[in-house]
Amino acid sequence: MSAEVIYGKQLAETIRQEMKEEVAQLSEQGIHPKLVVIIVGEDPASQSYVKGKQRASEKIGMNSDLLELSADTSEEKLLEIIKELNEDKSVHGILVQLPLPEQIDDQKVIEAIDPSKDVDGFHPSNVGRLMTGQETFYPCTPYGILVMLQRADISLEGKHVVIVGRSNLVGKPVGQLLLNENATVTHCHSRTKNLREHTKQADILIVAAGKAGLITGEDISDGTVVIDVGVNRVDGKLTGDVDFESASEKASHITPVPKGVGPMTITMLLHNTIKAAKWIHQK
Ligand SMILES: NC(=O)C1=CN([C@@H]2O[C@H](COP(=O)(O)OP(=O)(O)OC[C@H]3O[C@@H](n4cnc5c(N)ncnc54)[C@H](OP(=O)(O)O)[C@@H]3O)[C@@H](O)[C@H]2O)C=CC1
Ligand SMILES: Nc1nc(=O)c2c([nH]1)NC[C@@H]1CN(c3ccc(C(=O)N[C@@H](CCC(=O)O)C(=O)O)cc3)C=[N+]21
Repeated sequence: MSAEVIYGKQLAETIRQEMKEEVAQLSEQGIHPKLVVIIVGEDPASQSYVKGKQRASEKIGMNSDLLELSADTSEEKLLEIIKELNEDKSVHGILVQLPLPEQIDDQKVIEAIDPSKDVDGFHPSNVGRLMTGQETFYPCTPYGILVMLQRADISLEGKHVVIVGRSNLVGKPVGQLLLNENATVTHCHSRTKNLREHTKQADILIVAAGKAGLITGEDISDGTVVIDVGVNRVDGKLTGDVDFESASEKASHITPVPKGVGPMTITMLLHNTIKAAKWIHQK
């Protein structure tokens, strides 16, 4: 069997086209959604995603600012900048690229962002809202995965979703989001014993470990839907956590890297920023 490839990139283009129209309509009402992305330091991979976010915002006609701060920026300075952005009525979404340099406490920074501008959905109050099934900003990568599955007509109800990963950024929130969609969810992580025994049980396998080639065809059963979240640079080339070739022989559907989950993450970030702009103007 050869898997159907789900191209997030294509779907992202379609959704961004829809959003472009929405941004134009909001503009007529005097609402101009604006995202501010903050990056601290010069990690080349981070720089590349951040540029992708900038390009995507501009293409749909959304305002977007990039604040590039030096690697030695103090926590105090960053918190001060966030406070100003919280108070700035022209700013609807704030994203601080993670991880931050070691002198800065990631969690403190996340908690400093006004929850109504927290387009990443990482603030504890938004995490709590997700857990209790209330309206909130869904974290962009989990939300992108949900939309990909929905648009590929893959139902979630009663399905066994196995997730490799339990980070606050991806693993935990994707589990929660799909649990809310009535999936049965299992999380695996670095202490899981006999990983393969778990991954073979999956109807839908989501891999977010950050380990190139961790999952191969041998780890999955025939007909599994495989979502590869990993973004690893190996010999200068971008690759996922799943060995695409061997896995596609078993999977019913599979996402590639690049052109899979990554472009959907950026799309949901734009979606959340538009949502934030609409909320603020409703108040
Ligand atoms: N495409 C996209 O839009 C995005 C892609 N990413 C990519 O997704 C990947 C994961 O990101 P993130 O969640 O932030 O990473 P983290 O490093 O924070 O988390 C990795 C998770 O994988 C688990 N893990 C690591 N190694 C193994 C192993 N050998 N077996 C089983 N579990 C393992 C860890 O377990 P433990 O908790 O025990 O340490 C942890 O829960 C990265 O490659 C990242 O670049 C991230 C965000 C967005
Ligand atoms: N506060 C915060 N929010 C994040 O959402 C966040 C973060 N910090 N830190 C880092 C991770 C990683 N991440 C990616 C987003 C898009 C691609 C993406 O679009 N990738 C393209 C390729 C891009 C390239 O060529 O470099 C693709 O997969 O096709 C990848 C990775 C968001 N993250």
